[in-house]
Amino acid sequence: MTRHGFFRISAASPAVSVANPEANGRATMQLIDKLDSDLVLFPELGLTGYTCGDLFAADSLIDATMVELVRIAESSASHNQIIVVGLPFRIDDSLMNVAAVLHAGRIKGIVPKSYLPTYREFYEGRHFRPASRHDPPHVIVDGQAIPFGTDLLFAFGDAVIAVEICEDLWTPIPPSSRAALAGANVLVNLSASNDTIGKAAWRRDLLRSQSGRCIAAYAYASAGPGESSSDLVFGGHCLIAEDGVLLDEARSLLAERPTSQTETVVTCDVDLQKLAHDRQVIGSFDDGKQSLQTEYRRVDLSRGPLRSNREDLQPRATLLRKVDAHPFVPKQSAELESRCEEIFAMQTVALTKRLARLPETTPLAIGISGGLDSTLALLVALRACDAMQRPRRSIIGLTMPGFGTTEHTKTSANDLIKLTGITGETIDIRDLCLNTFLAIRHKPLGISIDSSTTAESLQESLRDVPSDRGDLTFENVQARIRTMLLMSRGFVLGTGDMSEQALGWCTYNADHISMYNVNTSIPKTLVRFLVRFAADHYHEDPTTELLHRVADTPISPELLPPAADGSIRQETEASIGAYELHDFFLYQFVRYGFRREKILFLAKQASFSQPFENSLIEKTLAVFFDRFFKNQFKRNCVPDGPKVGSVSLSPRGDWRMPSDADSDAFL
Ligand SMILES: Nc1ncnc2c1ncn2[C@@H]1O[C@H](COP(=O)(O)OP(=O)(O)OC[C@H]2O[C@@H]([n+]3cccc(C(=O)O)c3)[C@H](O)[C@@H]2O)[C@@H](O)[C@H]1O
Ligand SMILES: Nc1ncnc2c1ncn2[C@@H]1O[C@H](COP(=O)(O)OP(=O)(O)OP(=O)(O)O)[C@@H](O)[C@H]1O
Ligand SMILES: NC(=O)CC[C@H](N)C(=O)O
Repeated sequence: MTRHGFFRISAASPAVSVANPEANGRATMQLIDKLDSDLVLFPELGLTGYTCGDLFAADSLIDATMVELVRIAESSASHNQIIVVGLPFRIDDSLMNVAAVLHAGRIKGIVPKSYLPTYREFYEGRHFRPASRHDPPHVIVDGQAIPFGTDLLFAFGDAVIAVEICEDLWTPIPPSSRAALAGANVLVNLSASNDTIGKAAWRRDLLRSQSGRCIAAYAYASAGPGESSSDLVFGGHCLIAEDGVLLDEARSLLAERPTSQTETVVTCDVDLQKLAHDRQVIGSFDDGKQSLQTEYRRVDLSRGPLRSNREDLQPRATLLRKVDAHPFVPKQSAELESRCEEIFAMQTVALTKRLARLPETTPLAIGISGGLDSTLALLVALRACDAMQRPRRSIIGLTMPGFGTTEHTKTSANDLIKLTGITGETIDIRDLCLNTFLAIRHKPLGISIDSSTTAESLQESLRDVPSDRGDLTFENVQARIRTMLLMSRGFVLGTGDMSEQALGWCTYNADHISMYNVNTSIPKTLVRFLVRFAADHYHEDPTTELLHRVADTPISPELLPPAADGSIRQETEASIGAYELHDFFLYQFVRYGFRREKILFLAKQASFSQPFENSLIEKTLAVFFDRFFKNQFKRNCVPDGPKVGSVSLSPRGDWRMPSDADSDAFL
């Protein structure tokens, strides 16, 4: 157990010698010595081999197995790993297929298999008897009373471990389901699952779904190719899943040159704090506890209290799990295209539903800036019009150059209108803004104006304003005039993305408001990705080139005057920090409720598109928390829009937070 709730698990399948406990015990201990995990899991009946057949009835096999069990238990005194091994175990007049949990030099408990496969290639009912409610609560091994039963949970710090054996997972209600309801968050399975065509995929599906259903980590170690090949082949499939996601897997069968001596090990750090968060949030998980009919017994493995948020606990030097730097962006995979198509489809269908409620003649108005967000909204609007067989010309694209607009984005905006065939209209907002400044007696960026000032003369004076001078009124008047013009044109399609909502990087009652916002749950990193994806997959040049140009433009509200050379001076990421970091923080905080220290730790493990100094990461996280808390008042009244990913900030749905909350405790 390390700080931040990481619990390291190894699922291992050593080279096995059929019916030779001494050799198997040795191979098991050699593997344990090489590992530095909190828990090491071995296959079903691993101390004898699964394929011993009628030899399971031989006294010498069972005697030799017990010698090895005690030997491995004793060796566990020299390290702090929890070891789980599989063996045949005699109880009174019968033999059972069991798992023994070993820790700190002791056998801590023994769990029998509940469901014995006795069909097709399996004959377990011939050798073993299944767990029964008549089983004794303790058994004597080497003179010690050891807890015995399927009602055992092993507690180690934040980890609560439950054990099941192979076929148990294949049944309609696996024992691990009940154990999870009783509090187990680390489920382990000792298995001997032979390989047939396609069976590995089935195991993966079972693990993913059981770990997701139980909101738990699930580790699985299956017997390897050293098992008897009289009738079957065993591929040593080892897997670790967590909450519906396969973290890693290995198979001897797929090793470069697989032989009967090939061993497999897979090691991952599972995140127990993440699981605890989801169990707390997903109330229906707890509801299931009422159906529990068994009282579970807890065996405490830790020496004293051990909580993963204790500050003196150190993280391990390297984390054995991938920390995704871009949690919102679909990964390069065979499913990439269908994922992106799905996102566009969700946005589009949502918009068609809303449009279908309006008279067909209602114009759809979008402010086209030549920036990323309005471009994505336009792409969605085009799809919606095409799907509803409405003319593209029913979309009105308004370009509204102001005091900060650059030639670069103006050209992009005009090109977008031309190439997509929508109705374009340009309104220079500078005169309207100037009139507003005069009416409210505002000196834009400190410049004195009067009735003789023109838009051009003000623009000229703005060139000499020092670049560090700010003026929120100057910015917000422009943004609000644009929205006022759009609102007078029909149904206004919102463009603001989820990252801007998280940070409050929008003007209240301006770009913050619309009739419907298709980007409401799309964070900035995903907006950029989708525009690039659309460029490459749905369009041809010159539109492809144009969309890439938009995606490569620095992100900016363009509300402050451009630099002397006409380039964008007000770069959003230079003032509030990289969206790549903010989106990472947004995901870790809203999706998992992680502490500041853990978010920083994770950020340091992630491979961002550029190396960020630790001090910059810390500074940006402080900006994130400060802005996230201060700007809930903006989120509390956002327009309707669809949730498309696992995180949404809709105040009506996913994120109900008071506008007056204090961020101190989070910093
Ligand atoms: N807790 C609270 N509850 C209710 N009202 C609260 C409040 N805190 C402030 N306020 C009020 O709200 C006002 C602040 O909100 P607001 O008027 O929006 O103004 P504000 O958030 O101060 O400024 C807008 C920011 O968004 C940026 N922006 C604007 C437009 C587009 C983009 C873009 O790139 O997408 C970025 C712009 O550069 C500027 O930094 C305060 O003056 C105060 O009156
Ligand atoms: N010059 C402009 N002409 C028309 N609409 C504009 C203009 N500038 C801003 N807007 C509208 O205001 C919205 C908010 O501006 P903002 O800068 O956040 O978005 P963007 O330019 O589309 O993308 P990005 O934030 O990535 O630069 C735009 O999406 C657009 O609808
Ligand atoms: N050992 C077992 O319990 C094997 C049964 C399991 N259903 C399998 O097919 O792999």
